[in-house]
Amino acid sequence: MAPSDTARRLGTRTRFSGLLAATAVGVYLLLIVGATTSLTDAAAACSTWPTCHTPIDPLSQTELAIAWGHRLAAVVVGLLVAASTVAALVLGTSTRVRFALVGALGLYVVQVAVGALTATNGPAAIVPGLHLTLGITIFSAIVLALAWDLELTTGAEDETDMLERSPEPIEGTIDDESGTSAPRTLPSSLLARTRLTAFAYFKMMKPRLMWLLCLVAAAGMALAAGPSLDAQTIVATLGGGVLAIGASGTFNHVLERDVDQRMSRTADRPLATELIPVRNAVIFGLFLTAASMTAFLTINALAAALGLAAILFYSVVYTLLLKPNTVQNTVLGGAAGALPALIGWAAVTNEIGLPALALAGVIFLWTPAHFYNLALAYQDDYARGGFPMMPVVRGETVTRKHIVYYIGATLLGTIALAWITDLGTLYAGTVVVFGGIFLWAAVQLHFEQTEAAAFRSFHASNAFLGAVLVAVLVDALVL
Ligand code: HEM
Ligand SMILES: CC(C)=CCC/C(C)=C/CC/C(C)=C/COP(=O)(O)OP(=O)(O)O
Repeated sequence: MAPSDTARRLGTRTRFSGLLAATAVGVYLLLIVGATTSLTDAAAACSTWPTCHTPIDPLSQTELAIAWGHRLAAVVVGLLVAASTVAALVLGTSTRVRFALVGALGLYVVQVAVGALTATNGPAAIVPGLHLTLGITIFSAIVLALAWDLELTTGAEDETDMLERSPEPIEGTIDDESGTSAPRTLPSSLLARTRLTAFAYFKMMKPRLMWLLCLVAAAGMALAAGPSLDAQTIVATLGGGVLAIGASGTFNHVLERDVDQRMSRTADRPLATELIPVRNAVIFGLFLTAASMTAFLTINALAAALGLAAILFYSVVYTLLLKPNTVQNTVLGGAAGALPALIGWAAVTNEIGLPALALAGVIFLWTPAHFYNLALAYQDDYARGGFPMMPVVRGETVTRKHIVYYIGATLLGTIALAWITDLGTLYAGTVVVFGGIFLWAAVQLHFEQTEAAAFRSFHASNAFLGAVLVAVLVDALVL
């Protein structure tokens, strides 16, 4: 094929992926608005179809606008689903992509009929949950079609060296001969040495993870308490959480000190360079554990037990058992990051509730879509460390495809969360905008297979979760 033909073909395929991604986001918009309280109230304000008549109660003007918005959006998204299906048939995509899209279009027609029946005869006229189930099936089919088409268009049989990797950024700590890190030489002044050591202890606590994990716990608390959330619970829970994360990070540094020496990203860690003796690090980790338990116990024993479970899960189950032994290490390891949602809820209610489990589910499903970007960018490093990360074991093409799968699953998780809570318009708007950016970054990563694209997708993942959690906080505490 001539170069200009290849470029034209790639341009067409990029546009098709863009169309599929836009269609997926459109269906997601309909689903999330349908699952939030916004549409639940709006549906009651409008009992005619296909147009909506003015309600009797003037107070329900907003609901009327939402109901109209839902119907107009359904028309536009229906056109997108139809356009994607026709494009798939014309472009000659794979059989499974065509099958998924034709199925989605067929179900969309059924969905419109179910919507009309609900509007005219009331929700009792259909099987409970049918409208939502059909919507979820349509969304899943479109995300699968997107992932499969991207795999076909941008994937490679030969998986070696597709990322443009930077030369080893070892920052002067790796011994060139052995490939392992050399002990660090300390500055001669006492003040400089003390500052360096204090900063090293601080870094062992993995402070960069804390803001997002604290937001998870805060969202758990806000969902449980609503506007009546008190300052003492917030301070004790977040304080205990920060100390627990610090303890987990410290134990992780202790247990991975040998392997950290072999990886350029981690070779300058304080235990890898022997700046901090192992014994001192263990004592520091135990101190942080005790301090965090003390903080949690000022609230209740369940919060403390969950905090201890999180420390043990991350340090022992994830770091020692899962990370070196299975390609599903970071999928299962996501449970550690999900536990703060339960801790936050338990701090307020002294039990584990369904909304907290749904929030934890969102974090659990988000984690692979967050981490696989880094696994792609650092895959040489992980291979050197001997870790069976997804790109190392199954290749880059499969890893990129799984990022799209997990974004789809995360978005479904946000719908479940909306379904079982009172979250409303702000939450719906935020998940759609940031979910769209997240999905778009992952599509870009397929076409532009560079470290820069992997980091963009990684940052989009953090921005997505951060924004969604802030929206949950504001929605639950203020609106
Ligand atoms: C198995 C699960 C996870 C793995 C393997 C993982 C891995 C990583 C790694 C290796 C980094 C460092 C990136 C770098 O060196 O440039 C990182 C950064 C980060 N992770 Fe994760 N992560 C996981 C789960 C989580 C969870 C559950 C959260 C929070 C809910 C989280 C939040 C963050 C944040 C906020 C950063 C820092 C971003 C920045 O500095 O810009 N991670 N993650
Ligand atoms: C409340 C509480 C105690 C929560 C703990 C949860 C926690 C610390 C989650 C972090 C998630 C995680 C697995 C990060 C990467 O570890 P990694 O070991 O793969 O990263 P590394 O290679 O940089 O060491």
